[in-house]
Amino acid sequence: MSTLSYETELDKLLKGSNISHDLPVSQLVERALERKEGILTSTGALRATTGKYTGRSPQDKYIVEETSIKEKINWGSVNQPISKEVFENLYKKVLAYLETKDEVFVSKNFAGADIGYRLPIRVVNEYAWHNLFARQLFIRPNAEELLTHEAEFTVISAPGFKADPNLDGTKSETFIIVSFEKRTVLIGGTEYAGEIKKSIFSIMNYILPERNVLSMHCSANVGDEGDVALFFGLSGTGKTTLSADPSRHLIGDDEHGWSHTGVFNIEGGCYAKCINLTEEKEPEIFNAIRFGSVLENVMLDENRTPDYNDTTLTENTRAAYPIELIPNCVIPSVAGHPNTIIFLTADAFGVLPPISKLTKEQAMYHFLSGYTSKLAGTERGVTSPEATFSTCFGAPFLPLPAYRYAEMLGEKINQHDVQVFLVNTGWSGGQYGVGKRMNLTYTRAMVQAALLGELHSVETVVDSIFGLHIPTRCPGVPDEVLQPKETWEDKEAYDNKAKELASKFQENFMKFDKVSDIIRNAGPKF
Ligand SMILES: Nc1ncnc2c1ncn2[C@@H]1O[C@H](COP(=O)(O)OP(=O)(O)O)[C@@H](O)[C@H]1O
Ligand SMILES: C=C(OP(=O)(O)O)C(=O)O
Ligand SMILES: [Mn+2]
Repeated sequence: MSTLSYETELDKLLKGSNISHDLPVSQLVERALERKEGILTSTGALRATTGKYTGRSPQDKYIVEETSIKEKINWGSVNQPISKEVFENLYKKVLAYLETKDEVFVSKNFAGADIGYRLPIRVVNEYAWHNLFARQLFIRPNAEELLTHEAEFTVISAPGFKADPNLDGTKSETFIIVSFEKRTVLIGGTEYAGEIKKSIFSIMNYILPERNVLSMHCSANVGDEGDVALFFGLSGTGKTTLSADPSRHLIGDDEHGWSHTGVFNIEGGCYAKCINLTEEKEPEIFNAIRFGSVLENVMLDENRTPDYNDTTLTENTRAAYPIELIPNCVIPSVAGHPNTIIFLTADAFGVLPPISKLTKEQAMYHFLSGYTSKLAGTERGVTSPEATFSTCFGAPFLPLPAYRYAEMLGEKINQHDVQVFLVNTGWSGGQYGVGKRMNLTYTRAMVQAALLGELHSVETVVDSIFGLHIPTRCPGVPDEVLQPKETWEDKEAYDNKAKELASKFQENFMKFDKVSDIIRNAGPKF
């Protein structure tokens, strides 16, 4: 198929009488309700369910093996190659499928709050609620911007279209395929809305480094003095929760770029985990769940009030809302250079300290390692925490080799003299099943102390295995909570677990054969 006929096919679809272009939020909600895609909750938010796909499907994600990108991509289990033929065949089928639908929803958005780096995108959805999700998660153009908007990337999501692995060359009925040459993401089989936002993130992780901008899987906020903080972490480690802080201004909860002028949000909305959400513990997020927001797989009671404790459909329940619904957010979501970076890890071994200070070499070591536990639900098949090393705290979304991002981060940390902390939001007092998840109030107190510079010259003890500098005091946190071994009843069991985790770090780090000894030596030793 030639490029020309190929683009004509999409144009033809978009000119069809069944296409609803850029419906406002209220109309998307109305259409979703009329079409019985979801129901209105007592909060005003729309609730949708997603069938059996309640998390991402990393095994079904592919990049088309195209000449212009082939040499650059870090191919492997994250970036799985797929042929042009497979893509073009599915592309045709998906367009033909959408042509048969009574209504298809298309909206124009941007990714990238910094105008210098923003990517105009278009999202084509089979479902109104997905189009609402895209509208709320990406950056919304104003009326003037809408007039000149020329999409440079298109996401086409048709969950009702299922691939036939025998005929179509996929592994299952589900596929998320990125074609950089056709500037298209094709999604079929899955209704989990997170695929839509994370596929654009993967694309930005390819585009931004080429323009000398570091792309990062992190949240960001800024204090009244202009002091910017980044919170890196894999899913469920606390990026969204900890960045929503009433004493600071939210820049974004998940995806950012860092250019020569500072950081910017890639998105225009947030996607919070809402399992066990309470107004008391997370008031900003709780109150953002209102008209225009989308609740995904959250159970409701007979009054249609969300029951955030109910895991019937999944642990990975979600709320999507525009960033404007968080008080004190920064619009446009752009700020200066960070002076504090926090690496979040949810350690299910319960051995890492709740907060520790990292040297620059330790920061590089831990960024490359990206240790955490995959929490239940965000990826299909994960039902209890699993130790994982996800390089740059975002391996599932990185098309380029990890070094590309790590080198840029290292340079920026040096250039801006950034203090890096490692914060364990995972288990304390024993491993998963024995100990407890770290108390959120304590984590917030530790983060606050770090951001206020209160841990700058505090006395520290050096952990004998991990070499981490652990503060002996932190306002608002009992001293013994700061020292993980103190929280374990059985000290020998602690030492054994710590060694077990340390050897996992060492084993994982062997793959970084190009890393200097000074960084390698910043890892655990025993
Ligand atoms: N100590 C803690 N720190 C941060 N989050 C915690 C903590 N304890 C429990 N949680 C819960 O863990 C989840 C963190 O999710 P979230 O902030 O959405 O993660 P991310 O944005 O990194 O995917 C929330 O449901 C939050 O309530
Ligand atoms: C949406 C996701 O990420 P996070 O939990 O980091 O928000 C995801 O991984 O599907
Ligand atoms: Mn998040």
